Amino acid sequence: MTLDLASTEDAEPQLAALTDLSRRVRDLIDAVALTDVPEGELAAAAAEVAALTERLNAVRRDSPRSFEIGPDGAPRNLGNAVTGSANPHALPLVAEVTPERTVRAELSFRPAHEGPPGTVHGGVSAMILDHLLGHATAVAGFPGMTGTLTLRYRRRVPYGEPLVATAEYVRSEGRKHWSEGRIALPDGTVLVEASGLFIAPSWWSGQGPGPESAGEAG
Ligand SMILES: CCCCCCCCCCCCCCCC(=O)SCCNC(=O)CCNC(=O)[C@H](O)C(C)(C)COP(=O)(O)OP(=O)(O)OC[C@H]1O[C@@H](n2cnc3c(N)ncnc32)[C@H](O)[C@@H]1OP(=O)(O)O
Repeated sequence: MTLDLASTEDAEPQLAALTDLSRRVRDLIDAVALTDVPEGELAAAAAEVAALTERLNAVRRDSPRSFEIGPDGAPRNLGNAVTGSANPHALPLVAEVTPERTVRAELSFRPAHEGPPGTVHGGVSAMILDHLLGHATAVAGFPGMTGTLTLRYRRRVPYGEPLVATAEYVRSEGRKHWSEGRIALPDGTVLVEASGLFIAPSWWSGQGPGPESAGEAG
């Protein structure tokens, strides 16, 4: 069975409950990553999780919640892998747009993001920067799809510590738009820096074959 929620205030209590569930599942993910309880406890927990999965699957949507306008009139993407409060995979990242039209987010990675020991996986940092650079490009007036993302990992990124990520639009050439960004310690020490090229796809303006021909992106 498929559930298709309209973007109405009627849906808000369910979304609030879903956001709370997602938050608790994030805690569960970290608990699984760090637990050292005996085998019997793990097996019992696995059975409980399997039962919960079956319970939630009783009513399924075709896809996670996508862009919509919330009751406050602001756009939101509750199912997004980076910002979605209703997606347990998301941090979720909360980004603010500064008066200078740059984008800024305070964040803290979790143990489940570990790559090398005690260090956040480089791909996780890349995901955050991809999103933030895309956001900066969009607020400059040039929404697009990531064409190229280049990263320089300067220092290891810790988890469980406060960090600051920022991004700003840099320049454009036709449909191609560039932004830059970084993840830093609160004192400004840069850990990872990124440059991204975002392209307004030809199929947005009716040119080109469209995403169906090569698999839906986004
Ligand atoms: C008011 C606002 C509020 C906002 C509030 C909400 C904020 C919300 C924030 C969301 C932020 C999301 C940030 C994450 C964004 C993703 O994660 S997007 C997902 C990852 N990216 C993808 O899946 C993209 C997949 N690729 C594609 O769809 C297509 O290849 C592309 C990239 C759209 C390009 O297709 P196309 O338009 O057909 O491009 P095409 O006409 O062939 O080429 C155009 C030009 O680009 C160049 N080009 C094409 N592809 C590439 C490439 N990959 N690399 C370099 N150059 C390329 C070509 O050489 C050509 O250059 P010129 O000859 O013009 O100099």
